[in-house]
Amino acid sequence: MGGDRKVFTFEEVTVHNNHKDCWLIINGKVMIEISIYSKIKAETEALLLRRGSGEWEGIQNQQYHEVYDVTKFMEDHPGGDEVLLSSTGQDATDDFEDVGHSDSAREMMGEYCIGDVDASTVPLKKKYKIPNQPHYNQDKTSEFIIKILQFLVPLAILGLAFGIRLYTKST
Ligand code: HEM
Repeated sequence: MGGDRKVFTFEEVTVHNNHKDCWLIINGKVMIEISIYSKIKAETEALLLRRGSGEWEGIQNQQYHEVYDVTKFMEDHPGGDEVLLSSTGQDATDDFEDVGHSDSAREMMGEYCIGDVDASTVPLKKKYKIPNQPHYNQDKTSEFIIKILQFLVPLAILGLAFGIRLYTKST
């Protein structure tokens, strides 16, 4: 096992995003208990951790993003093919975990695993940002008064000028 595993860039994986060709990126950590390959990784990790080696982070980041070619599984996926498609183009780990897949589903994953993603090519997760919204002014009355004044002040000046003119003319 592992001989035909490839390392893909994030870009290479995300182009496989249609019904005829669908690849997913799911964090390999979920398979720790069931795949021998992952067990070896877990052991290596533990060893490095015990040694206090700084490489642990690197190993975790570089290897725990696995690529699954689920094209052949799409029709049979109990959750349907559309959810699989909607999870392409990103790290689908959260989508996969949110569903609460069973152990047997996790075991099935091994069949479709074709390699790993080079973690350095995976874009960082975007934090949710509240979209720019027009400032909501709760006090609408002051806005209204300002609008009225903008209209009334020039009118009052005009009226005053007109009144003065009439007054000076008559005297
Ligand atoms: C290699 C990847 C995947 C495999 C092997 C797989 C396998 C399965 C299996 C066997 C089930 C039946 C329920 C269970 O045993 O847990 C299932 C259900 C489901 N899966 Fe997946 N799945 C994969 C990826 C995904 C992804 C990325 C999503 C995205 C959200 C997803 C969404 C769902 C949904 C919504 C259900 C239905 C849950 C329900 O109605 O109870 N799956 N999947």
